[in-house]
Amino acid sequence: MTGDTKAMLAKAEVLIEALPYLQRYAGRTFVVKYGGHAMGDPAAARDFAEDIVLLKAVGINPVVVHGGGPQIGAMLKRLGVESTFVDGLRVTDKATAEVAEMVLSGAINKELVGWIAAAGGKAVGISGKDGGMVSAAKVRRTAKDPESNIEQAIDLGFVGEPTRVDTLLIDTAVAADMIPVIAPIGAGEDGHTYNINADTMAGAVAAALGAARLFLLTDVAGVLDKSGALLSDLTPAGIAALKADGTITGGMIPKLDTCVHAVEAGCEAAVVLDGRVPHAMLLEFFTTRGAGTLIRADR
Ligand SMILES: Nc1ncnc2c1ncn2[C@@H]1O[C@H](COP(=O)(O)OP(=O)(O)O)[C@@H](O)[C@H]1O
Ligand SMILES: CC(=O)N[C@@H](CCC(=O)OP(=O)(O)O)C(=O)O
Repeated sequence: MTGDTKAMLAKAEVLIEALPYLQRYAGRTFVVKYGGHAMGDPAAARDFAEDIVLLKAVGINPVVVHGGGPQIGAMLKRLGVESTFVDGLRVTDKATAEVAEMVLSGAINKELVGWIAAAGGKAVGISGKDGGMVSAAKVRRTAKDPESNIEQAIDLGFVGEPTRVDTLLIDTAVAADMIPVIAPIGAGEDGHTYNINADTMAGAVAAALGAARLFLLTDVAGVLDKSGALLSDLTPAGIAALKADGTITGGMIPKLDTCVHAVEAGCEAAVVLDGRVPHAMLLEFFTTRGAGTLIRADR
């Protein structure tokens, strides 16, 4: 066999390896959360858009929920507005909410729609406000006052959490063969605009759609144990244990809480994977080796 023939066969084997996954998931929905950190690199953005268009081309319905934390931060800095975080959530006053909506629903949402178009797909950019898709309620947080040791309310301003997701607009876009691209902004029943953490938004959308997969693309290989080794499979009970023994900390806590909520509310499985790896999603999904950490509900 010549080198050329071997290379061709290897390509055919990759396609054949994907066959059972294609058969199993054709017509199903994948919700993909694309974070703001990953967007800084144009090559990675192009790869991401290609992956999304490829999923659509093989009969899977991708629904993209995007972040934009670093981009909101940069715009606030340009405007001279200070930004602070509590438990990974941006404290959002009226001015910050306006900037968050402008950056998320305006700049980033349309940029992503453009990348998908450049990769040959048709995307429709919307926010949770459109079509009454995502209703939000104000997030309530408390913390112990260090002096009195009394639990006190912390006001995060217009930070919301989804209370109801109406999937009609998403279903309509998918039925028209479009790829929905969703900004994490919601409308409160009080008439205010709410800034929603993008992981939380993606989890709520995945649960409402009964998605086959929720992909959370981040900047680590997946969930790591204390020695730094990748944990390839987890359940809510396993996650609770890792939280209790301090293996999971920082930004990984809300991310995994989102996964637990999504798999317990109707999403088949959630995957935390490395968005810095080119075509990470395709490698995870279409190969038997997988990548990242797969989270399924406890049986
Ligand atoms: N056990 C763990 N495994 C992997 N990452 C962890 C773990 N515990 C904490 N982390 C931290 O969580 C981070 C991912 O969360 P975050 O920074 O909020 O991601 P993103 O900005 O992509 O939403 C990782 O970069 C890592 O620093
Ligand atoms: C309430 C809250 O914190 N909202 C986030 C929304 C964007 C986001 O979550 O973006 P990443 O996924 O890129 O971090 C924010 O204002 O930064």
